[in-house]
Amino acid sequence: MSVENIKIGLLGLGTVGRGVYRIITGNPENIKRKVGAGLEIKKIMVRNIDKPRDLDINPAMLTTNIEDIIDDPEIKIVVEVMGGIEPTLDYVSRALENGKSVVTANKDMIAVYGKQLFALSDASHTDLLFEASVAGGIPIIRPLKQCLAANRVTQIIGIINGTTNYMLTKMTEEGSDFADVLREAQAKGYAEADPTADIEGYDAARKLAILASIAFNSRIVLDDVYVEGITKITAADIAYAGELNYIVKLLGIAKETAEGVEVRVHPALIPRDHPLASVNDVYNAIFVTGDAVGDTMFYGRGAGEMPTASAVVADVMDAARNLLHNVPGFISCTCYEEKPVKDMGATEAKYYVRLEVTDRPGVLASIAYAFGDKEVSLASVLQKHTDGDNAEIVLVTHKVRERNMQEALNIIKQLSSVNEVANIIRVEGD
Ligand SMILES: NC(=O)C1=CN([C@@H]2O[C@H](COP(=O)(O)OP(=O)(O)OC[C@H]3O[C@@H](n4cnc5c(N)ncnc54)[C@H](OP(=O)(O)O)[C@@H]3O)[C@@H](O)[C@H]2O)C=CC1
Ligand SMILES: N[C@@H](CC=O)C(=O)O
Repeated sequence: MSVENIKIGLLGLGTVGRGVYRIITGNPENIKRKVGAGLEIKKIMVRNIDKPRDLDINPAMLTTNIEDIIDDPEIKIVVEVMGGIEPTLDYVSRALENGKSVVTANKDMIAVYGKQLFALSDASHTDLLFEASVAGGIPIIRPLKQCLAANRVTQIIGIINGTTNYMLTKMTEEGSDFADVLREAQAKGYAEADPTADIEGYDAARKLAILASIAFNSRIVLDDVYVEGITKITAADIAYAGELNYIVKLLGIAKETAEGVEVRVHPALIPRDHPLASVNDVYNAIFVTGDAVGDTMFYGRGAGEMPTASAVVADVMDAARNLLHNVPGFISCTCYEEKPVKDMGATEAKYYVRLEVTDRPGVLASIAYAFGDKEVSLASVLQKHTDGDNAEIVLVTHKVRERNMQEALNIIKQLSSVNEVANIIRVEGD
């Protein structure tokens, strides 16, 4: 390819799109020297052309017509930062079919349709790069695919959603209200267009599916991931966790085991001195364990305009370099094996359990008996009188199979003295 500016079509000019525009237009010389050619954004697709935008931009660049981008032979790289599945999947598929390299931050699309998109990029010898889809500005996809390629990865444990980590940090440190801190995370541009994906754990589950697919060389999709979000975490749980010397975090955990790939996203109590306990606000951190390298940790801002755009633009620069050297498509799909997904019932963890009970003699004994009957042994018990005849019991178990835990809880729920199983949270990292 000749060394003139490489033209880009941008799909989306929201939080991330704005950052991409700012970096590409704000740092052209640095980019040109690193790539070997300049980058030029030729067209930008938006939903609403008349929307006021805090950017110095030529209005003629904006379009609502996808054909202006995917049918323009001058545009060599399409950057997709509009999000969602439809019409995005259609646009990205058509861009790849038309021989354009694609850079995307869209975990929703990659976690479900990655396989078919990789087939298209393989067929058209184009790049499909998605570094920003996991953990915002943190380099993790490329390190997994390239720098750690010599390893057999055994496990990944991380905080991979910026919104919920921001919320849990504020709830823990400042006693903030759930709805208030969610609004703050939205205002800062951290949350998804529909923040349900963040607070219910689906955003983290999509990212975990992407990471696990690369780490274990086997396609893991969103539906394979066990998901619990943070909506049931209360101020009481955070306070009890503190009393027990733990912090509450939303974790993504992926392990390769003899019974298959274990993939789960859920809140967890982690010890206060665990390295993930001090990962606060919008920061994310991911531990990757490889058989040769041992433990590695990746840390940085997991969401937001400029951190995410940093990852997107680095991908654009890679795609541009590959075009210049006529090698697009050389980092293709790494899912060359088919591994089973481990049944959630067979996973093991310690558990924190909060029970609302009637305060009378023998209650604790009946609960302990039900746990013991299902081979769940208890590590610690806190009992608080609440009001009138009621009390709250907080238990932490030793490590137990999920299946046994659920069976024990089903029995406990039936006990006449147990008014409610108020919460169950796994305990990790002890
Ligand atoms: N925000 C973040 O911190 C991160 C986001 N991501 C991912 O990046 C992507 C973009 O996120 P974000 O920038 O926050 O999203 P925003 O909602 O802020 O921006 C979306 C942009 O896409 C445009 N758009 C949406 N739908 C259409 C459509 N049907 N046709 C044309 N244009 C459309 C919107 O146009 P208009 O401006 O006219 O409304 C807007 O410019 C998502 O996939 C997200 O998951 C990944 C990592 C971090
Ligand atoms: N909503 C996401 C954005 C980045 O992926 C998050 O909060 O992590």
